[in-house]
Amino acid sequence: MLLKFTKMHGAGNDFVVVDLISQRCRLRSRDIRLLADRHFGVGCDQVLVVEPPGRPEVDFRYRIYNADGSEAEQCGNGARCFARFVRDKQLTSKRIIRVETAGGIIELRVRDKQQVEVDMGAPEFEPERIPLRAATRAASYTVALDGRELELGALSMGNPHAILRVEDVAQAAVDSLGPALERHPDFPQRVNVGFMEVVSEREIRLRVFERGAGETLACGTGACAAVVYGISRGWLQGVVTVHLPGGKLEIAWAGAGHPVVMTGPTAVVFEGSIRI
Ligand SMILES: N[C@@H](CCC[C@H](N)C(=O)O)C(=O)O
Repeated sequence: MLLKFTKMHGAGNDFVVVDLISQRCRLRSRDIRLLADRHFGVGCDQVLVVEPPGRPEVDFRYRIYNADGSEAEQCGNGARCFARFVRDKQLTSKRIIRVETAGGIIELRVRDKQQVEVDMGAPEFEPERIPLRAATRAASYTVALDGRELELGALSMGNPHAILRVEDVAQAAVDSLGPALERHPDFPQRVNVGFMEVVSEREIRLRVFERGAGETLACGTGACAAVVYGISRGWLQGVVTVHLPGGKLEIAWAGAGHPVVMTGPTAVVFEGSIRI
């Protein structure tokens, strides 16, 4: 069939967005990999799928697939693009949109055409909720890798994140440590790996090696996880500006039990159709 899609991005984290309310289609893992393929398909970090709600308290079901075909529980930059897409396509006229993801319910608040605020829900720290193989919850963990001991933070934003603090993010060993930690046996569901340079109490630089997609130009849940880790360690406070290779996000977190609120841009790149 000929599948209609919209290519979008949020701070350079790019998406193929597909409306499966107006189009009837079942996307297989190989279809996702084709859509995401930058040579043989459209090309993106994640494929986002709009589905009808599965329960009355939400407006849509929001499904997220990484470029390697795996399904993810949450995607922050994607959530903002999702909000813009469902309004542009007149699937809703609401400015506050509640969606169900595999990582829980999140609320998308459309400020204007470009900026969307997302209530990402509260982070989770218990090792079994991340999931991380650790006996007890700790402020940071030590992971053994190739004879080295790495200190990192670990938490769930609906999806799993590990965060390493580095002196200079431009020099961070993202290409080697990213894939090695993504598939480290201590993280049984694999993990997204963030490299955070603290600039000041209200500003960080961040690069993220994403599970199932490799290094991306921005990761929304990665930005939330890094700020939560930085606030928990006393390095950051209040509303934090996160500089990523593709743009910047504002992240606010009031502490344990409170939701993380992310604000950032959305952009439509082009529309098209592809035979799958
Ligand atoms: N780009 C995302 C996260 C996408 C999912 C992630 N790779 C995972 O597998 O958990 C974001 O903006 O949060």
